Amino acid sequence: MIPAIEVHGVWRRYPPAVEALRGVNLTVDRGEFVALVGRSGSGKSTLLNILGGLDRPDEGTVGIAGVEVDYADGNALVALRRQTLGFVFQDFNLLPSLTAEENVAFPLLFNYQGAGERARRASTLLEDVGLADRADHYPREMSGGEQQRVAIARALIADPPVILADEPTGNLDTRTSTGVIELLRQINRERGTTFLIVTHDPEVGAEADRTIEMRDGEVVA
Ligand SMILES: Nc1ncnc2c1ncn2[C@@H]1O[C@H](COP(=O)(O)OP(=O)(O)OP(=O)(O)O)[C@@H](O)[C@H]1O
Repeated sequence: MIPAIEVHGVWRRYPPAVEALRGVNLTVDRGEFVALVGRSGSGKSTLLNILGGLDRPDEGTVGIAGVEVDYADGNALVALRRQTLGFVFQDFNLLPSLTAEENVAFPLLFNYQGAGERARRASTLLEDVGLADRADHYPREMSGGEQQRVAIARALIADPPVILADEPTGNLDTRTSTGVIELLRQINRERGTTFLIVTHDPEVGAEADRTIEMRDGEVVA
């Protein structure tokens, strides 16, 4: 089976002296729910940015869903971010002037669906994340947990095989975190979506199929 994520010999240097990634190798199989842990400065965000096509490695190769990422090809990177990957962030990154439903539908603006089709899909996803009754609310009118659910629905709208999450429970209280983790796990089980989640939250680690630890720019376990 082609892995969801395949990283070979990836180096990322910040001259003159920082080696943020030092020959990282990593394979995540399709359908896995993986926690990426490690101390501050160990290279987690750098790796996530490279996987997401936001930063490029100095050396090495990255494959997402069987396609080698071509960091020199801007169109390929845009397609990767729109179709192959979903993103969930610590601070939700919702657009404040758009309603929940408009936020969820937003990524489809750049595809070819009509407005009706976009709204229909967004509405279905809001139902899936338990927010059918919040479709017309603005981010400022929602709790942190609700905003994160909206962001999760947005990450799903193009039905990507892989979701990258950066501290998705970092701004939530414990009870709300538990609900968000359960939602991510449910999506993983029901849709087979692969998750790679950078986290300091032991509850995410406990729920994961596997925990990958980084230390000083290397994967150690
Ligand atoms: N733009 C940059 N310029 C120079 N050094 C950088 C830059 N970005 C990151 N680094 C360095 O690269 C190393 C890895 O940083 P990175 O942000 O990937 O770590 P992290 O594990 O995500 O940390 P945290 O848990 O605090 O987010 C650190 O030593 C950091 O100081």
